[in-house]
Amino acid sequence: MSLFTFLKSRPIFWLSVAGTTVGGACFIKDLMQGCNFTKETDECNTVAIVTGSNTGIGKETVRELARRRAIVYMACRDMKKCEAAREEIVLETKNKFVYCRECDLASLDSIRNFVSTFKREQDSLHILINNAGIMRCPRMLTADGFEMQLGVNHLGHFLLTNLMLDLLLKSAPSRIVNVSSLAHTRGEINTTDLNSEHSYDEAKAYNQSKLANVLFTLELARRLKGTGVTAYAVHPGIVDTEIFRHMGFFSNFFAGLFVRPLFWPFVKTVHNGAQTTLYAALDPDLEEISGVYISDCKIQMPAPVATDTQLAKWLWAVSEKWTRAEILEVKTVKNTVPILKDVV
Ligand SMILES: NC(=O)C1=CN([C@@H]2O[C@H](COP(=O)(O)OP(=O)(O)OC[C@H]3O[C@@H](n4cnc5c(N)ncnc54)[C@H](OP(=O)(O)O)[C@@H]3O)[C@@H](O)[C@H]2O)C=CC1
Ligand SMILES: CC1=C(/C=C/C(C)=C/C=C/C(C)=C/C=O)C(C)(C)CCC1
Repeated sequence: MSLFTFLKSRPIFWLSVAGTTVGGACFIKDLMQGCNFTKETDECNTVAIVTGSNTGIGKETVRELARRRAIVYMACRDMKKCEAAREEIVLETKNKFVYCRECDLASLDSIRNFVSTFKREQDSLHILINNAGIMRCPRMLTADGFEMQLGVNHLGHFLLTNLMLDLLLKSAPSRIVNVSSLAHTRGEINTTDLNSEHSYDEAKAYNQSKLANVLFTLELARRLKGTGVTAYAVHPGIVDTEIFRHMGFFSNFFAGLFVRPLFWPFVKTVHNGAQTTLYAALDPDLEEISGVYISDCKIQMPAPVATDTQLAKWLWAVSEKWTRAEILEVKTVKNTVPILKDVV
Protein backbone atom coordinates (compact mmCIF):
# COMPACT_ATOMS: atom_id res chain seq x y z
CA MET A 1 0.00 0.00 0.00
CA SER A 2 1.54 3.36 -1.04
CA LEU A 3 1.73 6.23 1.43
CA PHE A 4 -0.88 8.20 -0.56
CA THR A 5 -3.35 5.29 -0.61
CA PHE A 6 -2.86 4.96 3.12
CA LEU A 7 -3.40 8.70 3.73
CA LYS A 8 -6.47 8.81 1.42
CA SER A 9 -8.20 6.31 3.66
CA ARG A 10 -7.70 8.52 6.76
CA PRO A 11 -10.33 11.23 7.50
CA ILE A 12 -7.64 13.23 9.33
CA PHE A 13 -5.77 13.58 6.01
CA TRP A 14 -8.78 15.15 4.29
CA LEU A 15 -9.43 17.37 7.29
CA SER A 16 -5.88 18.69 7.17
CA VAL A 17 -6.13 19.29 3.37
CA ALA A 18 -9.34 21.28 3.93
CA GLY A 19 -7.76 23.20 6.84
CA THR A 20 -4.66 24.09 4.80
CA THR A 21 -6.80 25.25 1.85
CA VAL A 22 -9.01 27.47 4.02
CA GLY A 23 -6.02 28.77 5.97
CA GLY A 24 -4.11 29.46 2.72
CA ALA A 25 -7.11 31.26 1.20
CA CYS A 26 -7.48 33.45 4.33
CA PHE A 27 -3.75 34.20 4.29
CA ILE A 28 -3.87 35.30 0.62
CA LYS A 29 -7.07 37.32 1.30
CA ASP A 30 -5.30 39.12 4.13
CA LEU A 31 -2.29 39.89 1.91
CA MET A 32 -4.54 41.32 -0.82
CA GLN A 33 -6.33 43.87 1.39
CA GLY A 34 -3.85 46.71 0.82
CA CYS A 35 -3.58 49.93 2.79
CA ASN A 36 -5.75 51.26 5.60
CA PHE A 37 -6.24 54.99 6.01
CA THR A 38 -6.17 55.24 9.78
CA LYS A 39 -5.00 58.84 10.27
CA GLU A 40 -7.67 60.45 12.45
CA THR A 41 -9.04 63.69 11.00
CA ASP A 42 -12.03 65.68 12.20
CA GLU A 43 -14.27 66.51 9.25
CA CYS A 44 -16.86 68.49 11.23
CA ASN A 45 -18.08 71.26 8.84
CA THR A 46 -16.47 69.55 5.83
CA VAL A 47 -19.01 69.31 3.00
CA ALA A 48 -18.57 66.31 0.68
CA ILE A 49 -20.34 64.80 -2.32
CA VAL A 50 -19.91 61.14 -3.30
CA THR A 51 -21.46 60.02 -6.60
CA GLY A 52 -22.80 56.47 -7.00
CA SER A 53 -22.82 55.89 -3.26
CA ASN A 54 -25.83 53.62 -2.69
CA THR A 55 -23.56 50.57 -2.87
CA GLY A 56 -19.97 49.37 -3.20
CA ILE A 57 -16.93 51.60 -2.73
CA GLY A 58 -19.02 54.79 -2.75
CA LYS A 59 -21.23 53.63 0.12
CA GLU A 60 -18.19 52.66 2.21
CA THR A 61 -16.61 56.04 1.46
CA VAL A 62 -19.75 57.81 2.73
CA ARG A 63 -19.79 55.60 5.85
CA GLU A 64 -16.25 56.66 6.79
CA LEU A 65 -16.80 60.35 5.96
CA ALA A 66 -19.93 60.27 8.12
CA ARG A 67 -18.00 58.58 10.94
CA ARG A 68 -15.55 61.48 10.73
CA ARG A 69 -18.51 63.90 11.15
CA ALA A 70 -18.62 65.35 7.61
CA ILE A 71 -21.78 66.67 5.95
CA VAL A 72 -22.19 64.17 3.12
CA TYR A 73 -24.34 64.27 -0.01
CA MET A 74 -24.99 60.92 -1.64
CA ALA A 75 -25.51 61.69 -5.35
CA CYS A 76 -27.36 58.64 -6.69
CA ARG A 77 -29.75 57.75 -9.48
CA ASP A 78 -31.93 55.33 -7.49
CA MET A 79 -33.51 57.13 -4.53
CA LYS A 80 -34.88 53.95 -2.95
CA LYS A 81 -31.46 52.27 -2.83
CA CYS A 82 -29.90 55.55 -1.74
CA GLU A 83 -32.35 56.00 1.17
CA ALA A 84 -31.75 52.42 2.37
CA ALA A 85 -27.97 53.00 2.36
CA ARG A 86 -28.32 56.42 4.02
CA GLU A 87 -30.51 55.02 6.80
CA GLU A 88 -28.00 52.29 7.55
CA ILE A 89 -25.12 54.80 7.66
CA VAL A 90 -26.98 57.35 9.82
CA LEU A 91 -27.99 54.66 12.32
CA GLU A 92 -24.46 53.32 12.49
CA THR A 93 -22.50 56.59 12.65
CA LYS A 94 -25.12 58.72 14.49
CA ASN A 95 -24.33 61.46 11.95
CA LYS A 96 -27.63 62.85 10.72
CA PHE A 97 -25.99 65.19 8.21
CA VAL A 98 -26.02 62.59 5.45
CA TYR A 99 -28.38 63.37 2.57
CA CYS A 100 -29.65 61.61 -0.55
CA ARG A 101 -30.09 63.68 -3.68
CA GLU A 102 -30.96 62.45 -7.15
CA CYS A 103 -28.18 62.62 -9.72
CA ASP A 104 -28.25 60.38 -12.78
CA LEU A 105 -24.87 60.76 -14.45
CA ALA A 106 -26.38 59.40 -17.66
CA SER A 107 -28.40 62.62 -18.03
CA LEU A 108 -26.92 66.13 -18.31
CA ASP A 109 -30.27 67.60 -17.15
CA SER A 110 -30.26 65.44 -14.05
CA ILE A 111 -26.70 66.58 -13.23
CA ARG A 112 -27.68 70.24 -13.68
CA ASN A 113 -30.75 69.75 -11.44
CA PHE A 114 -28.59 68.11 -8.78
CA VAL A 115 -26.15 71.04 -8.88
CA SER A 116 -28.96 73.62 -8.54
CA THR A 117 -30.49 71.75 -5.59
CA PHE A 118 -27.10 71.40 -3.91
CA LYS A 119 -26.27 75.08 -4.37
CA ARG A 120 -29.61 76.08 -2.86
CA GLU A 121 -28.76 74.04 0.26
CA GLN A 122 -25.00 74.56 0.70
CA ASP A 123 -22.63 77.39 -0.05
CA SER A 124 -19.42 75.40 0.27
CA LEU A 125 -17.95 72.16 -1.05
CA HIS A 126 -14.66 70.75 0.21
CA ILE A 127 -14.59 67.23 -1.24
CA LEU A 128 -16.06 66.02 -4.52
CA ILE A 129 -15.67 62.27 -5.05
CA ASN A 130 -16.47 61.20 -8.60
CA ASN A 131 -17.00 57.52 -7.81
CA ALA A 132 -20.01 56.29 -9.81
CA GLY A 133 -19.13 53.81 -12.50
CA ILE A 134 -20.45 51.24 -14.90
CA MET A 135 -18.32 48.47 -16.37
CA ARG A 136 -18.51 46.46 -19.57
CA CYS A 137 -22.23 46.94 -20.23
CA PRO A 138 -23.72 46.12 -23.62
CA ARG A 139 -23.85 49.13 -25.96
CA MET A 140 -26.29 51.62 -24.44
CA LEU A 141 -26.70 55.36 -24.77
CA THR A 142 -27.19 58.05 -22.14
CA ALA A 143 -30.14 60.48 -22.39
CA ASP A 144 -27.88 62.77 -24.44
CA GLY A 145 -26.67 60.09 -26.85
CA PHE A 146 -23.28 59.32 -25.32
CA GLU A 147 -21.99 55.75 -25.13
CA MET A 148 -22.94 54.76 -21.55
CA GLN A 149 -19.49 54.02 -20.07
CA LEU A 150 -17.92 57.18 -21.48
CA GLY A 151 -21.06 59.16 -20.58
CA VAL A 152 -21.34 58.05 -16.94
CA ASN A 153 -17.72 57.39 -16.01
CA HIS A 154 -16.22 60.48 -17.69
CA LEU A 155 -18.58 63.01 -19.33
CA GLY A 156 -21.13 63.14 -16.48
CA HIS A 157 -18.38 63.69 -13.93
CA PHE A 158 -16.74 66.26 -16.22
CA LEU A 159 -19.92 68.35 -16.23
CA LEU A 160 -20.61 67.87 -12.51
CA THR A 161 -17.06 68.93 -11.57
CA ASN A 162 -17.11 72.01 -13.76
CA LEU A 163 -20.50 73.11 -12.41
CA MET A 164 -19.17 72.71 -8.86
CA LEU A 165 -15.87 74.52 -9.46
CA ASP A 166 -17.11 77.88 -8.15
CA LEU A 167 -17.95 76.32 -4.78
CA LEU A 168 -14.76 74.26 -4.69
CA LEU A 169 -12.69 77.41 -5.38
CA LYS A 170 -14.56 79.37 -2.75
CA SER A 171 -14.06 76.57 -0.20
CA ALA A 172 -10.33 75.95 -0.88
CA PRO A 173 -8.40 74.04 0.28
CA SER A 174 -10.69 71.56 -1.41
CA ARG A 175 -10.28 68.33 -3.36
CA ILE A 176 -11.61 66.41 -6.34
CA VAL A 177 -11.12 62.64 -6.32
CA ASN A 178 -11.73 60.77 -9.56
CA VAL A 179 -12.14 57.03 -9.03
CA SER A 180 -10.29 55.55 -12.01
CA SER A 181 -8.80 52.08 -12.30
CA LEU A 182 -5.69 50.13 -13.17
CA ALA A 183 -7.75 49.33 -16.29
CA HIS A 184 -6.62 52.75 -17.61
CA THR A 185 -3.28 51.13 -18.44
CA ARG A 186 -5.03 49.07 -21.11
CA GLY A 187 -6.97 52.12 -22.30
CA GLU A 188 -6.67 54.12 -25.49
CA ILE A 189 -8.47 57.36 -26.34
CA ASN A 190 -10.07 56.74 -29.70
CA THR A 191 -9.76 60.25 -31.14
CA THR A 192 -11.58 59.29 -34.33
CA ASP A 193 -14.47 57.46 -32.64
CA LEU A 194 -14.55 58.55 -28.99
CA ASN A 195 -18.28 57.75 -28.72
CA SER A 196 -17.85 54.22 -30.16
CA GLU A 197 -20.25 54.94 -33.01
CA HIS A 198 -18.46 52.86 -35.65
CA SER A 199 -17.55 49.93 -33.46
CA TYR A 200 -18.18 49.02 -29.85
CA ASP A 201 -16.14 46.81 -27.60
CA GLU A 202 -17.36 46.82 -23.99
CA ALA A 203 -13.91 46.27 -22.48
CA LYS A 204 -12.24 48.92 -24.69
CA ALA A 205 -14.97 51.43 -23.84
CA TYR A 206 -14.49 50.83 -20.10
CA ASN A 207 -10.70 51.09 -20.32
CA GLN A 208 -11.03 54.29 -22.40
CA SER A 209 -13.37 55.84 -19.80
CA LYS A 210 -10.95 55.01 -16.96
CA LEU A 211 -8.04 56.49 -18.93
CA ALA A 212 -10.25 59.57 -19.45
CA ASN A 213 -10.56 59.82 -15.63
CA VAL A 214 -6.75 60.10 -15.29
CA LEU A 215 -6.37 62.57 -18.18
CA PHE A 216 -9.21 64.69 -16.75
CA THR A 217 -7.36 64.75 -13.40
CA LEU A 218 -4.16 65.84 -15.12
CA GLU A 219 -5.84 68.73 -16.97
CA LEU A 220 -7.86 69.77 -13.89
CA ALA A 221 -4.64 69.98 -11.85
CA ARG A 222 -3.00 72.10 -14.54
CA ARG A 223 -5.94 74.50 -14.72
CA LEU A 224 -6.35 74.70 -10.94
CA LYS A 225 -2.67 75.20 -10.10
CA GLY A 226 -2.26 77.74 -7.29
CA THR A 227 -5.97 77.84 -6.38
CA GLY A 228 -5.91 75.43 -3.42
CA VAL A 229 -8.22 73.03 -5.27
CA THR A 230 -6.38 69.77 -5.88
CA ALA A 231 -7.30 66.74 -8.01
CA TYR A 232 -6.41 63.05 -7.69
CA ALA A 233 -7.08 59.91 -9.72
CA VAL A 234 -7.24 56.68 -7.72
CA HIS A 235 -7.23 52.95 -8.33
CA PRO A 236 -9.16 51.27 -5.49
CA GLY A 237 -7.79 47.75 -6.12
CA ILE A 238 -9.86 44.76 -7.23
CA VAL A 239 -12.87 45.01 -4.95
CA ASP A 240 -15.83 42.71 -4.32
CA THR A 241 -18.72 44.98 -5.40
CA GLU A 242 -21.59 45.04 -7.89
CA ILE A 243 -19.29 46.39 -10.64
CA PHE A 244 -19.36 42.90 -12.22
CA ARG A 245 -23.15 43.06 -12.72
CA HIS A 246 -22.86 43.19 -16.53
CA MET A 247 -20.38 40.32 -16.68
CA GLY A 248 -22.32 37.04 -16.68
CA PHE A 249 -19.15 35.13 -15.88
CA PHE A 250 -19.14 36.79 -12.44
CA SER A 251 -22.74 37.69 -11.80
CA ASN A 252 -25.13 34.83 -12.60
CA PHE A 253 -26.33 32.18 -10.15
CA PHE A 254 -23.71 29.64 -11.23
CA ALA A 255 -20.94 32.24 -10.82
CA GLY A 256 -22.20 33.13 -7.35
CA LEU A 257 -21.96 29.50 -6.35
CA PHE A 258 -18.70 28.41 -7.98
CA VAL A 259 -16.70 31.27 -9.56
CA ARG A 260 -16.91 33.93 -6.85
CA PRO A 261 -15.59 31.65 -4.09
CA LEU A 262 -12.55 30.93 -6.29
CA PHE A 263 -11.86 34.65 -6.64
CA TRP A 264 -12.66 35.45 -3.00
CA PRO A 265 -9.05 35.23 -1.73
CA PHE A 266 -7.84 37.67 -4.41
CA VAL A 267 -10.27 40.56 -3.99
CA LYS A 268 -10.53 43.36 -1.45
CA THR A 269 -13.53 43.82 0.82
CA VAL A 270 -15.49 47.04 0.16
CA HIS A 271 -14.11 48.51 3.39
CA ASN A 272 -10.57 48.06 2.12
CA GLY A 273 -11.57 49.13 -1.40
CA ALA A 274 -12.56 52.57 -0.05
CA GLN A 275 -9.23 53.26 1.70
CA THR A 276 -7.34 54.80 -1.24
CA THR A 277 -10.27 57.12 -2.04
CA LEU A 278 -10.37 58.20 1.62
CA TYR A 279 -6.60 58.74 1.65
CA ALA A 280 -6.84 60.98 -1.44
CA ALA A 281 -9.80 62.88 -0.01
CA LEU A 282 -8.51 63.37 3.53
CA ASP A 283 -4.78 62.94 4.08
CA PRO A 284 -3.38 66.36 5.10
CA ASP A 285 0.01 65.42 3.56
CA LEU A 286 -1.54 65.65 0.08
CA GLU A 287 -2.67 69.26 0.42
CA GLU A 288 0.16 70.67 -1.72
CA ILE A 289 0.11 67.81 -4.26
CA SER A 290 -2.20 67.62 -7.27
CA GLY A 291 -2.72 65.79 -10.54
CA VAL A 292 -1.31 62.49 -9.30
CA TYR A 293 -2.45 58.87 -9.64
CA ILE A 294 -2.78 56.98 -6.36
CA SER A 295 -2.99 53.25 -5.78
CA ASP A 296 -2.84 51.52 -2.39
CA CYS A 297 -2.48 54.92 -0.63
CA LYS A 298 0.74 55.61 -2.55
CA ILE A 299 1.44 57.99 -5.40
CA GLN A 300 2.30 55.85 -8.43
CA MET A 301 3.17 56.49 -12.05
CA PRO A 302 0.13 56.01 -14.31
CA ALA A 303 0.52 54.57 -17.83
CA PRO A 304 2.64 56.83 -20.12
CA VAL A 305 -0.47 57.67 -22.23
CA ALA A 306 -2.13 59.07 -19.08
CA THR A 307 0.62 61.72 -18.78
CA ASP A 308 0.07 63.08 -22.32
CA THR A 309 -0.85 66.73 -21.70
CA GLN A 310 -1.85 67.35 -25.35
CA LEU A 311 -4.25 64.39 -25.24
CA ALA A 312 -5.63 65.66 -21.91
CA LYS A 313 -6.28 69.09 -23.49
CA TRP A 314 -7.94 67.46 -26.52
CA LEU A 315 -10.20 65.38 -24.29
CA TRP A 316 -11.11 68.46 -22.23
CA ALA A 317 -12.04 70.45 -25.37
CA VAL A 318 -14.26 67.64 -26.71
CA SER A 319 -15.88 67.04 -23.30
CA GLU A 320 -16.55 70.77 -22.90
CA LYS A 321 -18.24 70.91 -26.31
CA TRP A 322 -20.29 67.74 -25.86
CA THR A 323 -21.52 68.53 -22.34
CA ARG A 324 -22.01 72.24 -23.11
CA ALA A 325 -20.34 72.95 -19.76
CA GLU A 326 -19.80 76.56 -18.80
CA ILE A 327 -16.11 76.51 -17.91
CA LEU A 328 -15.11 78.92 -15.21
CA GLU A 329 -12.13 81.09 -15.96
CA VAL A 330 -9.87 80.17 -13.08
CA LYS A 331 -7.80 82.88 -11.50
CA THR A 332 -4.92 81.49 -9.51
CA VAL A 333 -4.20 82.74 -6.02
CA LYS A 334 -1.19 84.57 -7.49
CA ASN A 335 -3.52 86.51 -9.83
CA THR A 336 -6.12 87.31 -7.21
CA VAL A 337 -3.72 88.58 -4.54
CA PRO A 338 -3.58 92.35 -5.21
CA ILE A 339 -0.19 93.41 -6.46
CA LEU A 340 1.38 96.74 -5.58
CA LYS A 341 0.32 98.52 -8.78
CA ASP A 342 -3.36 97.57 -8.13
CA VAL A 343 -3.25 98.94 -4.60
CA VAL A 344 -1.47 102.28 -5.16
N1 LIG B 1 -14.75 47.09 -7.86
C1 LIG B 1 -13.58 47.11 -8.45
O1 LIG B 1 -12.83 46.12 -8.47
C2 LIG B 1 -13.10 48.37 -9.11
C3 LIG B 1 -13.88 49.49 -9.20
N2 LIG B 1 -13.37 50.63 -9.80
C4 LIG B 1 -14.19 51.85 -9.89
O2 LIG B 1 -14.75 52.14 -8.63
C5 LIG B 1 -15.94 52.90 -8.80
C6 LIG B 1 -17.04 52.35 -7.89
O3 LIG B 1 -17.40 51.08 -8.35
P1 LIG B 1 -17.87 49.87 -7.42
O4 LIG B 1 -18.24 50.33 -6.09
O5 LIG B 1 -16.86 48.81 -7.57
O6 LIG B 1 -19.14 49.39 -8.26
P2 LIG B 1 -20.70 49.23 -7.90
O7 LIG B 1 -21.34 48.71 -9.13
O8 LIG B 1 -20.84 48.47 -6.64
O9 LIG B 1 -21.16 50.74 -7.64
C7 LIG B 1 -21.26 51.64 -8.71
C8 LIG B 1 -22.12 52.81 -8.29
O10 LIG B 1 -22.24 53.69 -9.42
C9 LIG B 1 -23.61 53.99 -9.58
N3 LIG B 1 -23.98 54.36 -10.94
C10 LIG B 1 -23.92 53.62 -12.06
N4 LIG B 1 -24.47 54.30 -13.08
C11 LIG B 1 -24.87 55.51 -12.58
C12 LIG B 1 -25.53 56.63 -13.12
N5 LIG B 1 -25.93 56.67 -14.39
N6 LIG B 1 -25.80 57.67 -12.32
C13 LIG B 1 -25.46 57.64 -11.01
N7 LIG B 1 -24.85 56.60 -10.44
C14 LIG B 1 -24.57 55.54 -11.22
C15 LIG B 1 -24.34 52.73 -9.14
O11 LIG B 1 -25.72 53.01 -8.88
P3 LIG B 1 -26.85 51.87 -9.11
O12 LIG B 1 -26.69 50.91 -7.98
O13 LIG B 1 -28.12 52.65 -9.08
O14 LIG B 1 -26.55 51.25 -10.43
C16 LIG B 1 -23.53 52.40 -7.90
O15 LIG B 1 -23.96 53.17 -6.82
C17 LIG B 1 -16.28 52.85 -10.28
O16 LIG B 1 -15.90 54.07 -10.87
C18 LIG B 1 -15.38 51.73 -10.81
O17 LIG B 1 -15.02 51.92 -12.15
C19 LIG B 1 -12.09 50.68 -10.28
C20 LIG B 1 -11.30 49.59 -10.22
C21 LIG B 1 -11.73 48.34 -9.66
C1 LIG C 1 -8.62 37.06 -13.66
C2 LIG C 1 -7.96 36.97 -12.32
C3 LIG C 1 -8.39 37.69 -11.23
C4 LIG C 1 -9.53 38.60 -11.33
C5 LIG C 1 -9.45 39.82 -11.82
C6 LIG C 1 -10.57 40.71 -11.78
C7 LIG C 1 -11.85 40.25 -11.22
C8 LIG C 1 -10.41 41.97 -12.22
C9 LIG C 1 -11.38 42.99 -12.12
C10 LIG C 1 -11.07 44.22 -12.48
C11 LIG C 1 -11.93 45.36 -12.32
C12 LIG C 1 -13.23 45.26 -11.65
C13 LIG C 1 -11.49 46.53 -12.77
C14 LIG C 1 -12.20 47.75 -12.64
O1 LIG C 1 -11.79 48.77 -13.07
C15 LIG C 1 -7.79 37.54 -9.87
C16 LIG C 1 -8.89 37.37 -8.86
C17 LIG C 1 -6.99 38.80 -9.49
C18 LIG C 1 -6.89 36.34 -9.75
C19 LIG C 1 -6.03 36.10 -10.94
C20 LIG C 1 -6.82 36.00 -12.22
